[in-house]
Parts: sequence; C-alpha cells; structure tokens
Amino acid sequence: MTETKITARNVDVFYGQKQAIDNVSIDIDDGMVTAFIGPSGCGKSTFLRSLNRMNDTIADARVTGEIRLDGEDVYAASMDPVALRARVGMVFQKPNPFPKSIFENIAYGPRIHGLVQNKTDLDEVVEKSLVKAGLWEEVKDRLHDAGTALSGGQQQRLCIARAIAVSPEVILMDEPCSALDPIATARIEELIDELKDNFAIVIVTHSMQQAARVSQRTAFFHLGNLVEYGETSQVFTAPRNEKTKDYITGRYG
Ligand SMILES: Nc1ncnc2c1ncn2[C@@H]1O[C@H](COP(=O)(O)OP(=O)(O)OP(=O)(O)O)[C@@H](O)[C@H]1O
Repeated sequence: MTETKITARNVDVFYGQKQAIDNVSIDIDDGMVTAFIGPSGCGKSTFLRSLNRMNDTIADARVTGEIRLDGEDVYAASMDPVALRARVGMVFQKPNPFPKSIFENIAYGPRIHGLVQNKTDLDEVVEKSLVKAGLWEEVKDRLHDAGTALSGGQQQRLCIARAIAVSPEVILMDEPCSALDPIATARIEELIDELKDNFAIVIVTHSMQQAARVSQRTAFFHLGNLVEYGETSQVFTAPRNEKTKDYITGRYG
C-alpha cells in the first residue's frame, strides 16, 4: 500500500519581495520516485529545497505554509535542521564530494550523527552504502584515495552513497545527471530505480525522457504554481492541463 511520506500544504516561497512558489500543495509518496518538471525558473529547485529546509541557508528566502514529514512539522522550532537533512538527504547537480578520501566521504555523516559505535560498524556502513550506490566494486581497493579523483559519474554515486550512509527516509535529487555523460546518466537512473523501494525519491529534471524513465509520479510546475500532478504515465500520455500538454509536447520550455 502506498504511504505518504511528505505532505505540503499551501506552501509559498519568497526571495525578498519576489514570490518563487505560489500556494503549492502536494503529497509525496514513499517507495517511489516523484519527478518535478517544468520550464527553467518555474520554482522546481526552490520547492525541492523547501522540503529539507535548504532554503534556510539563503539569507532572504522565506517559506510559509506547512510541510510535514511523516506528520512532523518540518518548520517547527523543535525540528533540528541538521537532523532533518540526514532524514531528507540531498544530491546536487554537480557532484560535490568532500576533499577527503572515498572512505571519509561516507564515514563523516554516520560519525557526526552518532550512528556507529566502533570501527567495525563504520567499515560496515561504508561498505553497505557503497554497495547500495553501485560503487563498491569500483572503489573497494582504493578507499583511501581522494573522492575527487573519481570520474564525474563515480563522484555522483559517491554523493548518493554519502546520502544513504545516514539512513535517510527521503532523497532529494536536483538534476543529478546534468553534469554527466549518457553512460554515467544511465547508471544513475538504474540506481534510482533500485533505491526507490527503500526511500522516497524526489528528482528535479530538465529531461522529460528522464522523468518518464525513472519516475512513477510527475509534478509539472509553471511560474511557481503546481499545474498538474499525477501518475507519470497519465501526465505524459493524457495530461489534464493545456499547459502540461504544451510543455510535454515541446511547445515551450
Ligand atoms: N537565491 C535566490 N535568490 C533570489 N531569487 C532566486 C534564488 N534562487 C532562485 N531564485 C528565483 O526563483 C525563481 C525559481 O527558481 P528555481 O531555481 O527554483 O527554478 P527552477 O525551476 O529550478 O529553474 P531551473 O530549471 O532553471 O533550475 C526564479 O525566478 C529564480 O530566479
């Protein structure tokens, strides 16, 4: 049975006086991939970042409305943003490994969140995370090499492994393949498909083909509004809204 992981109600996001997200309400389900699509500047990344309070780091950004993770108010004073971002992890456009070894990239999170008691536990978490991210076989003999020495696609899988290492419930991905070649992209897409059974995944993508390939739900944003949200197959084959139809048929973008 489908379970809702995140509920957003009447969410507005402002940068100073400028409104970037206008009254968005959406339920994001567990155990599947939700794609956010829409023309450049429509607010996809802004809304994505509001789900784990990454907008808190932008000085003049302001979020109103309600966002709940498993019923808990994400913006409550009692919610620790650092703990929240471990529960709702994030993978960015450009792979951004720490300037540390492959091992340390993964070990850092579990250590600071107190998820491991000793070196054996830590080794196990590092291995499991790299296995889940499909990177273990490629790096197991060079765990102490710099993470930045990996290829772009490997670095992105390292960043996914780093997110997984702290046992998140949700993984937010902001155009995770935009800096990758088609082969590395295909590898990440396969990985997203494998991971979806254990996490709720939300992906912002400019590629409608990618949204169609990897997601089960698609949300179409336009000028800060959520125009249409539904099963990916429905949104792509029988869009209910004219604007969605125009966008997916390439009439504007
Ligand atoms: N840090 C910021 N300060 C001020 N305005 C911003 C900031 N980030 C985004 N915006 C504005 O908010 C609006 C939504 O931007 P956002 O990046 O969320 O859109 P997007 O749909 O993800 O775009 P793209 O597909 O080009 O990445 C845009 O008008 C943008 O210029």
